[in-house]
Amino acid sequence: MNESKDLDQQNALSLDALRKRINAVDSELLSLISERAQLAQRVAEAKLAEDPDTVFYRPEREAQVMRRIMALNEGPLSDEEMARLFREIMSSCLALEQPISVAYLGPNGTYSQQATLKHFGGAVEGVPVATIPDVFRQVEAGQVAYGVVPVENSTEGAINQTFDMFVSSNVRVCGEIFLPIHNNLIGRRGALDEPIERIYSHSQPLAQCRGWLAVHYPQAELIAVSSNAEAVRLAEQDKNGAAIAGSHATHYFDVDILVRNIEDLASNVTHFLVIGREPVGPSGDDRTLLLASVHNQPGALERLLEPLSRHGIDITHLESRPSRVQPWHYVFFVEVKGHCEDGPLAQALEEYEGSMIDVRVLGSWPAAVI
Ligand SMILES: C=C(O[C@@H]1C=C(C(=O)O)C=C[C@H]1O)C(=O)O
Repeated sequence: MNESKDLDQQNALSLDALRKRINAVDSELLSLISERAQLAQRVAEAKLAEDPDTVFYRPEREAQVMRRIMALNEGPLSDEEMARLFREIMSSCLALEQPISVAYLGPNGTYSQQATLKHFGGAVEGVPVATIPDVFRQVEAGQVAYGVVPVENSTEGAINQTFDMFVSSNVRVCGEIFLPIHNNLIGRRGALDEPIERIYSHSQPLAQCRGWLAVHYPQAELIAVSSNAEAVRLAEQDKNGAAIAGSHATHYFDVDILVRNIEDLASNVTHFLVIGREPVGPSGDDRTLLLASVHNQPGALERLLEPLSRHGIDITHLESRPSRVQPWHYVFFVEVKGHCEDGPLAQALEEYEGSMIDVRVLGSWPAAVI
């Protein structure tokens, strides 16, 4: 009895001592983070002195900072966790230089909002808009500095609306985000006590959960709405309704998660692109998106791809879309490894000049770090 009391006391003492050490470390961290923020402010002054129209946000530098931290990290926190912490520190430092405004498909609670926060950190000034074309328009008009748009889901494939917007837009791709997607059945507390007659979601999550829905709710009416957050809003008001959305959406409505992780494929990931107006410099590990308009002739696709393979360029994604100019005329989106200023890719791009293949660089950006 007494022995265990002694042990308790020792533990209590060591707990106290450990907390004192944590306080001391926190004080050090505080002054180091403040010093870092001051240095970032000096960088801002230096950038302004060089160019009054300077862009403060430098995605290539941020990617390098995170990659360096991951390489130096010795644990116990994982490399990804450490990079996430530095992501947040940089987000706050950048907000000191200039708050950064980013449009995404709203309302609050969408996967696009989650992707925006993952990429830009919590200090971002998020601007939710109604549609994907609105994200492009806000960026083009300079109403926001950047936009975040989904391009591909690992289960359902390309987001055609995004690809089609690139054809007529002059925005530049300047970043990418991979967001693991876990869909949940969401509704009012106790919604499962009543029959579920309607299930609301964006068409993408409805498709990603097609198999689960067929087994569990074969009779329910599936209603596609403009976003999964809008679906949650509707489910909140419908006694016999539920929504499919990410858990993040529950923060904004009076709802519960009824069933977790109902996606048909466990590794369900959505790829988003960051769009802006400025080109981004090389970071050492980059991706480039090309838009090619190819005449409907035998071997045309081969003539597009051959220079890339000859220069050893890795193709990470190939997508074709109707050109919308004439029937059976296509445009191709080719995502490749490398920066358009990198030797081999720059050489391949030069070869298209004056050829029958019209290739436009939609942007080069640092490969996603986390
Ligand atoms: C400080 C800079 O500006 C911004 C802030 C960064 C940071 O906090 O490390 C990195 C890149 C920029 O987005 C810089 O360019 O070095």
